[in-house]
Amino acid sequence: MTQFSLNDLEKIVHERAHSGDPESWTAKLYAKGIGKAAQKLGEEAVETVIAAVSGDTKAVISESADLIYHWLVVLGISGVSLDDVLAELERRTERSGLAEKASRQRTD
Ligand SMILES: N=c1c2ncn([C@@H]3O[C@H](COP(=O)(O)OP(=O)(O)OP(=O)(O)O)[C@@H](O)[C@H]3O)c2ncn1[C@@H]1O[C@H](COP(=O)(O)O)[C@@H](O)[C@H]1O
Repeated sequence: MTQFSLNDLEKIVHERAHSGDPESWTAKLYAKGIGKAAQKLGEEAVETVIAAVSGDTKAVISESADLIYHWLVVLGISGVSLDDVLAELERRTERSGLAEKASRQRTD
């Protein structure tokens, strides 16, 4: 099993974002801002969905990696840490998914 964690990738993203390296995709995305980063996240999500419904296992892995990397970029630009999201997920372990859904305020 790999020792690499999302915490490791979050650190890399943070370092590369502020590296000023013209060769860094991360630095480029941060400079373009949340609009471009969010667009890339959406594209990778769609590509992951397409890979999954096609039953293309290798593509699911590759597109999921792209998705998670771009998700961490969007989190970083938004000033949200991975730990913030994990804390929310941990809070949700206290009840079932359906109970969680029922507890949400409907806005429509
Ligand atoms: N995990 C990733 C990662 N996954 C995907 N990508 C990049 O995401 C980009 C977008 O993918 P696309 O297929 O959409 O590329 P594209 O068609 O050129 O995109 P557009 O210009 O059309 O928007 C590509 O350039 C990929 O290389 C990543 N770039 C970086 N990382 C991680 O971040 C680290 C630092 O990277 P740099 O910031 O580039 O040094 C790397 O060592 C990796 O650990």
